[in-house]
Order: sequence, then C-alpha cells, then structure tokens
Amino acid sequence: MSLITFEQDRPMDFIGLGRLCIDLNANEIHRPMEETRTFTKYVGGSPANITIAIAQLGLKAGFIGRVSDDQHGRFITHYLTEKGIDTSSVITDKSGSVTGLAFTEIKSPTDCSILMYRDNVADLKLETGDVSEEYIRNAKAIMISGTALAKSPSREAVFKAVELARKHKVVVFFDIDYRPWTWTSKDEVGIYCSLIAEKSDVILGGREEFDLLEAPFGPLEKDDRKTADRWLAHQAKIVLVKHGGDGSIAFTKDGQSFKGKIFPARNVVKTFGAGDSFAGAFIYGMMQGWNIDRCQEFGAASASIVVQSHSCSDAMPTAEQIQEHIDSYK
Ligand SMILES: Nc1ncnc2c1ncn2[C@@H]1O[C@H](COP(=O)(O)OP(=O)(O)OP(=O)(O)O)[C@@H](O)[C@H]1O
Ligand SMILES: O=C(O)C[C@@H](O)[C@H](O)C(=O)CO
Repeated sequence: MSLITFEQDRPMDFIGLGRLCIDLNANEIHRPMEETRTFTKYVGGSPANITIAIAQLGLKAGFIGRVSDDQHGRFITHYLTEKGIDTSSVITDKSGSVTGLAFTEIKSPTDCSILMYRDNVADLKLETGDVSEEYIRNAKAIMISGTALAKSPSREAVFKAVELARKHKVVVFFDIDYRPWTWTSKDEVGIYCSLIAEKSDVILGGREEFDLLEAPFGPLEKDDRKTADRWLAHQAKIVLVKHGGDGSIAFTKDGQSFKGKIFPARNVVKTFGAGDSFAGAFIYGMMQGWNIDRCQEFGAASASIVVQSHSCSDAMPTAEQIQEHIDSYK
C-alpha cells in the first residue's frame, strides 16, 4: 500500500500557499552584486516556483496568496494565468503593501546568494478570510511554505488552511523554506514551523532548516535519522532532508530510507531554484503513484536542469524534458 493516498475525486491536483514575489536575477554573472548593473525579472517566491513547476508538468494547480495592487502584482497574476494556474484565490491586497523582491547574486557556479526586500510585503497580508474551505476541499494536495508563518495575519491563514486540509483529507506538504527576512527570532521560526510540521504528511527541508525546528527544544544532534523519527512520530509519512549538491535522503514511516541520486549539472549557472524544482517534480512523481526512488530521481533531474538556467520559474521543465535529461546520463 502506498504511504500517501491522494483523494482521486478532486478537480484540482495541487494548491500552493504563500509568497508570490519577483526575482531579479543578475545578468552580469560571476561578479558581486555591487558590480551588477542589470537584472532580468521573473516571477519568484519558492511556493510560486513549486506551483509553476507542477503546472508545467501538466497537473491542475491553483494558489492561495496575496499580491500587491500595482504593476508587479498584476505581472505575477498574469504569469500564473498564462501557466494555467487557477488564481481565483489570489487576492489583490489593497492596504498599500508591496511585492517582495529577491535580488540574486551569481558570483560563481558554487557561490550564489540572495538579497530580499521584504518590508510590508503583500504575501504576509494573507488573511483567514482568504482561505476558502471549498477551494481546499476540491484539491488533492496543498503545499505550505514556512515563510508564510513569519507574521500575522498570514500565520493564522496557514493554520486555518492546514486544519481544513486535514478535515478534507487533502495531503499536506510542508516546505520549511526558511528565509531570514521577516522573522523576528530563530525561536519563533522553530516553534511555529514545528507546529505545522507536526500536522504535515510530507516535510521537506535542508539539514540547517530542520536544525532550526529542533533548536528551541534541546541540543542539536544534526542526525537525519533522528530528525526524521521526530516528525514521523507525528503525522508525517515522509521526511525529506536535502543536502544540496550531495543529494537528498527520504525517510518513510515504515522505517525505510532512500538516498536520492543526483545528476551533476554539466554547466551550473546558479545554485538557487534547485530545491523548488526538486520539490515540484518529486510531488508530481508522488501524485503519479511512483515509488520514492523514482520521485527523487525525477526531482533531482529537474533540479539539475534548473541550476543550468538563468531563472527558476521560467526554467521549470516538462516531464518529457526531465525524462530526456535522465536518459542523457545513461
Ligand atoms: N549543482 C547541482 N547539480 C545537480 N543537482 C543539484 C545541484 N544542486 C542541487 N541539486 C539537486 O537539487 C536538490 C535540492 O537541492 P538543495 O538541497 O540545494 O535544495 P535547497 O537548499 O532547497 O535549494 P535552493 O537553493 O533552491 O533553496 C538536491 O537534492 C540535488 O538533487
Ligand atoms: O523564494 C524566493 O522568494 C526566491 C526564489 O524565487 C529564488 O529564486 C530562490 O531562492 C529559489 O530557491
């Protein structure tokens, strides 16, 4: 029997929840931000990227979020619509908030960083009233981004969405997605993200992200198996710990673990976007009923494609492109 069951009678496959932002990726690569003069604009925000990846793979996706009432907000909503993503739960925030910006610095294929401007951002204005029970009930799965827990009222909106998802047997994916901006303390990150991790079916995060969840409650052990067991004792059936270019390990409720293979990128442009493309393709695989190994392989191949591209959202591959990439390593 499969570890995760997706209710098949739902018109929507997947809902992303959280930030809808803009990435400004440096055009002049291999130099510090101080020397960068021009950037290319893309839709960004990790949960947006994951939802775009899933739509690109042919699944029916929607989004719950808020955008700013300006040109940037409209740019994002139009882009999602063009990608076939349902935006009926994407609300235009009228409070004078702005779109979050991520300036990316590409110093070398291994040295990349992100500088975020996130004061008064629209995505964190998401309210409980924006979360419709009917919308959630119509989906097979929902993905929560940990950053949506950084502030109220978005925090309460997340808790409402997760409770409704549980009530209607909608599979809850939780991507810890830690971004230092907008949180007020690390204890706050650990405590709120832990509360959602306890209620989630599948948890994805990097080693350091899982450490943040454990930090408020005792000395860190930095042990993937122990981390997984902590969450598998709650609701989780799969805990996936990501280790950058070294791949990932998936731990399952039945006590097994699976080390994901990687497809070393031949021509890395930048490192960010790997996690989002991995998550999109991994979730797609799960929704096809594939075994964990194959889901991880698909995720890793998608990430390998995206790190060789300038953007994240625009570069999300189709299922055929991912399969071709896998075959090219045989
Ligand atoms: N340089 C690379 N070449 C090929 N595959 C990679 C590379 N870097 C990462 N990956 C793949 O992507 C997966 C996720 O990467 P990573 O652990 O960096 O996620 P992340 O930290 O969430 O990424 P992001 O930088 O997007 O936030 C890895 O498990 C691996 O399969
Ligand atoms: O998540 C963000 O807000 C920024 C992303 O769009 C960015 O490109 C990235 O970091 C991908 O992991």
